[in-house]
Amino acid sequence: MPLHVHAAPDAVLHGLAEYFVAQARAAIAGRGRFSVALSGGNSPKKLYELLAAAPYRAQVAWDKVYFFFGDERNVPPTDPESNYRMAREALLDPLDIADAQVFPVDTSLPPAAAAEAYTRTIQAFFAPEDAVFDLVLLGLGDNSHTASLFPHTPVLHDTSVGAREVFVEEKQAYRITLTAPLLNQARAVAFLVYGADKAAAVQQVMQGARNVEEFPAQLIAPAGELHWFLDMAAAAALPPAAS
Ligand SMILES: O=C(O)[C@H](O)[C@@H](O)[C@H](O)[C@H](O)COP(=O)(O)O
Repeated sequence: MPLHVHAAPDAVLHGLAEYFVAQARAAIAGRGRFSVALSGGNSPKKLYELLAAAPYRAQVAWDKVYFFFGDERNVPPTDPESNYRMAREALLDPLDIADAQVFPVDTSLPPAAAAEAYTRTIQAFFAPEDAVFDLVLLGLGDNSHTASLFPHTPVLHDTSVGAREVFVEEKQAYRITLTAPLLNQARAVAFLVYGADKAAAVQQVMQGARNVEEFPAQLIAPAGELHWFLDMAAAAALPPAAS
């Protein structure tokens, strides 16, 4: 499990931007397209802005990149909480990505219907092959959730390959999330985690006793590569050898 640990948040972002570009170029050269599931929250915003700017902007055939969402809040696409809105503002609009290349969750539907529709959208895109994302970007909450796989929620045990609705007690709100089996079909998964407030979660997920109820990100074990892009603050609880 390659572990990329950098000294400062901006070095982490450039490391992941370079990895994203390399993955995209290889997928497009090999299969004619690159499918990526974007993570939400705050951490990836600067990564998206970086990818949409020089030098990375010119290094990818963006018209062959297809954007999905690892999870989405149950809000309209114009809502400040929307992961789609954040990605559109930081990445998709600056790169002038065509709507046909972007697959948002239809949050105009009730959560369960939105999840079912998203599963169908994903299956249709990859058909007749299995749904295998070239890259899944993930963040990590300080409670060890990733995507919207939150501690002590039924979706942690969902063996289906698709999207599911989940009611998040601590947020008192529904979210739609890709299931762990779907995320784990990916050719590559990259976590982007920085900040001291995540150090305990990083250590628990990477080295703690297995307990997916408490530390859902432990569910992430992709068929392909798994990379952690951490700054020193987020890696602080790891033994020196691991970083
Ligand atoms: O929709 C979301 O919020 C994300 O998918 C979520 O899993 C996020 O990655 C973590 O909560 C970390 O969020 P921050 O990067 O904001 O700390």
